[in-house]
Amino acid sequence: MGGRGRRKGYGKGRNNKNADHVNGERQSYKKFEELRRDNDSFRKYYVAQRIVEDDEFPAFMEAMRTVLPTNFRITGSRQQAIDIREQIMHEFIPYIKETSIDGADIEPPHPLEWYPNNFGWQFSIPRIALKKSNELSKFHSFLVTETEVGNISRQEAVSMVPPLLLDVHSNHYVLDMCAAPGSKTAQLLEALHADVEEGKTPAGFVIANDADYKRACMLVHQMNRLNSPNIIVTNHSGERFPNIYQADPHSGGSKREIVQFDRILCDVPCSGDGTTRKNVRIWEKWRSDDAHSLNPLQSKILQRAAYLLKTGGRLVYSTCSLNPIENEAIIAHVLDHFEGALRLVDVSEQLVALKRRPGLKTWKVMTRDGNLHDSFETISLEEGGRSRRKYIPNFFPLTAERMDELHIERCMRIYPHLQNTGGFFVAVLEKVAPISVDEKKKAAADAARFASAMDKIRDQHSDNGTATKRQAVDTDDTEEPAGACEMKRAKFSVAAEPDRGGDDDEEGGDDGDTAQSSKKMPYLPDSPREDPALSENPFVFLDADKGELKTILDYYSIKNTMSKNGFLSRIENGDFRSVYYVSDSVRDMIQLAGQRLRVVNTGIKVFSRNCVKGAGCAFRLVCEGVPLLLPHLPNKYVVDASFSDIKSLLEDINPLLTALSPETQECIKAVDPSSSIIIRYDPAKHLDDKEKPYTRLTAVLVIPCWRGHASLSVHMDKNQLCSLIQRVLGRTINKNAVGGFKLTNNRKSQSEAPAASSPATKNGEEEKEEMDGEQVTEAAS
Ligand SMILES: C[S@@+](CC[C@H](N)C(=O)[O-])C[C@H]1O[C@@H](n2cnc3c(N)ncnc32)[C@H](O)[C@@H]1O
Repeated sequence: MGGRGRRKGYGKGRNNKNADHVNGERQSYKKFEELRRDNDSFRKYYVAQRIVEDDEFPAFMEAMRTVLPTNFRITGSRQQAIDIREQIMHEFIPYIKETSIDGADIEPPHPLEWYPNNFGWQFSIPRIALKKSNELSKFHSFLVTETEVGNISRQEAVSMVPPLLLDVHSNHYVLDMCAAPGSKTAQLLEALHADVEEGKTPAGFVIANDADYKRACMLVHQMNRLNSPNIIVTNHSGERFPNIYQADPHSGGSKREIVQFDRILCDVPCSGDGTTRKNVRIWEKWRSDDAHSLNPLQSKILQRAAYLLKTGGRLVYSTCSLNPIENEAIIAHVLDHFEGALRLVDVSEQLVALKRRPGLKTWKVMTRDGNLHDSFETISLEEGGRSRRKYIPNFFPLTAERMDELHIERCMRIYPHLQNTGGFFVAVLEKVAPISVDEKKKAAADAARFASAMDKIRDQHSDNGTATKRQAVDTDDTEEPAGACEMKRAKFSVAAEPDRGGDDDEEGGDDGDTAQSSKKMPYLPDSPREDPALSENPFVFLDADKGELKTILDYYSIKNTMSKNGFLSRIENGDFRSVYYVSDSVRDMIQLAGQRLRVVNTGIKVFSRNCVKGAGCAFRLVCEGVPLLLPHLPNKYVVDASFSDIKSLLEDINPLLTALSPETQECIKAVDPSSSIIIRYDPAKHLDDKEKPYTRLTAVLVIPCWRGHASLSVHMDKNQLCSLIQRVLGRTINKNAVGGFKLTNNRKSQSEAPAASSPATKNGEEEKEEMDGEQVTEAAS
C-alpha cells in the first residue's frame, strides 16, 4: 500500500473522526503487510518530547517498525523449570544450530541477560515465522505444549520487568490491580512460592483483579495452570477496589482496620503505543488524545493502590506506553498529591543488564489541532475554545524544582532499539508514611474532578470508539483461551465477620494509615452490573471433621501436616461434585471480605466425584491437586516406580498391571482396586538404572493414575501428558495423537490378553465411566 491516500488521514486531529476510515476505505480490512508503519503525528509528538537524542531517533523509529522477536519465560523456579531450561540448552539449541532456513543459518534462542537464572529467553525468529517454519516445527511444538501446561509463558521481555522489581516474598499480601490476561500474575505467584519449601503453602497470597469480567476469566485459566492455593481472582474496577476489614489488634478487637497489601502491581490500561512492533494497527490509529482520556483513570487506580498499600510496602506502576501523560505525569502528580507519603525507589542497581533511560522531567501536551504546549496556561481559550476543558493541569509537568525533588528520573523508560524489546515504562514506589493529607475535602474535590474527566472520556469514546478498545492493550502474547469465559464467578456463603453496618467511610480504626485510608478514601461500591454468577451455586467451606469430606480425608489418610481449614466446594441440593482447596491466608481473606469481594474463582481442585460402583472412595484425586496433596498422603497411595515402569505408563497410558515390574505391582496391590493412586519416579534414587531417561531429567515425576482391577490408567490432561512424553521420552507428540495412541493400546490389551480379558474389559468400562472431560481416555473414545 502506498502512502498517498493514507497520508491524507494522518495527523488530521479532530477532523479525522474515525481513524478506521481513510479515503472511504475501512482500514481494519487492510492486510498486515500493507499497513504503513509510521505516523506523522506520532513522530512530531515524540521528537518534541525528546524521549531520545535527535541522532538516536531514527534508530528508535526503525526498531518500533520491526516485528518483535519471540520471547518466553520458563515458569516456576523449581527442579522442573531447571529441567526445561536444560532441555532448551542441551537439546534444542544444538538442534537449531544445525538447522537452516533457505540455506541461511539461524541464530539460536539466547537467555535475556537481565532475567534471573536464565529463565527468560529471546529467539530472533518472530512468532509467526516460527509457527510457519517446517524446519523449526519441533521447537515450535515444544513451546506450544509447554505453554499449554504452564511450564512456559510466552511473554514480551519488557512485560517481565515489573514483577521482578516488585520483590515479592512468601509472606506478602499482594494485589495485582489490573491483572488480565495474567502473565505478570503468574510471575507474582511464582515469587510467592519461590522461597517456600516444596509442598508447603506460603503465608501470603495474590489477589488478581481485573475490571473486565471476561478478561478476569482469562485469569482463571492462568490460575488453573499455576496450581496455587494462594490466589483469589476478583472483578472490581481498580479505582474502587473495596476496603476489607480486620480486627485491629491494638484495640482488643473493639475496632477494625483495613487490610492493606505489602505489594501492589498497577499495570494499568494504557494507549499501548510501546507495542507497535506487535500491534501494527496502532500506527494508523495513534492520537495524542488517547493518553488524555486514560490519564484520569490511571491516576485514580494508582491513588487507590497507594491507599491500600501498607506503610513500608512497595508498589510498581507500569504501562506499555511511551507517552509521558500516561507515565511521568501520573507519578509526579500522585506523589505530589500525597505529600511525602510515597517516594520513588532508585532501582538503578537492580536488573543492571537491562538497558533503560531515566524518566522525563519535561514534556509537552499536544492539542487536537497538533499544537504543542508547555503549560496548561498556554492553551488559550481562543485556540482551544470548548476543547480547553479537555485538558487538565495534571497532564503537564510540575515545576522543575518539584520534579527534581520527587526524583522523577528514577522512573524507567525502556525503548525498543536498546535491547530489541517493546517500549515500556516502569516506576517503583515505596510508601514511607501513612497517607495523612486532609482528604475529606480533597477526596470530594477529586471525586468530582474524576467524574467530570470520566464524562469527557465517555464523550470522546462515543465520538471515535478507539480508546475503549485500547484499554486492554498489553504486551503479552497470551491469547484468550477458548471457553475461558464459561468459568463462572464464585459466590461465597461463608460466614463473614459481623457487619457493623454503614459505609466504609464511617468505619475503620482511628489511627494511622489504615484509619485514614478508610475515612478519607470513600469506598464507592462498583455500580450494579449484570452478574453472570447469579445462577452459580455458592462456594462453601467444608468441615473436615464431618460429612463427606471427613470420609474422603479418612480414606486417603490425609496427614495432619495439612491444614484442614481450606477445603471448599459448590453445593447443589446439599451435594457437591468437586472439592477445592485454598491456603489459610486465602480462607481468612475470603471470610473477612464476605460479600464485599466479587470473587471470580479461587483454589485448586483436589478431589472429584467418581461414578464407579464399588470404588473405595466416592472421590478421586484430581491431577492439578496432586502436587499439593502429595506430601500429606501416606506411602500406600504413592508408589515409587522404576524408569521402565514410567516408560510403560507413558507409552501405553492404560497398561495391564502385569506389564509393570513385580515390585511396582506389589505396591499397587496394597491399594484396593478402583482407587486413585500416584506413581512417582525420582531420578536421584535411580542413578544406576540401566534404562536412563531420554533427557537429563532431575525433577521428580508424579503421575496420578487410577488403579483398576487389572490395569492402571494415567489420569492426566492431554497437554500434560504430551509435555511429559516430550520431556521424559524425547518424543514430540501431537496431543490428538495421544488419544489415538491410547485407543489402539486399549484395544490391543483387550484382544491380546485373553487371560486378563474379563477383568480388563470390566476395568475398561469402569474407567470410561469414571473419567471426565479433562481426562486423556475420554478424548480417546
Ligand atoms: C495492560 S492490561 C494488564 C496486563 C496484565 N497485567 C498482564 O501482565 O497480563 C490492562 C488491564 O486492565 C484492565 N482494566 C481496565 N480498566 C480497569 C480498571 N478500571 N480497573 C482494573 N482493571 C482495569 C483491562 O481489562 C486489562 O485487562
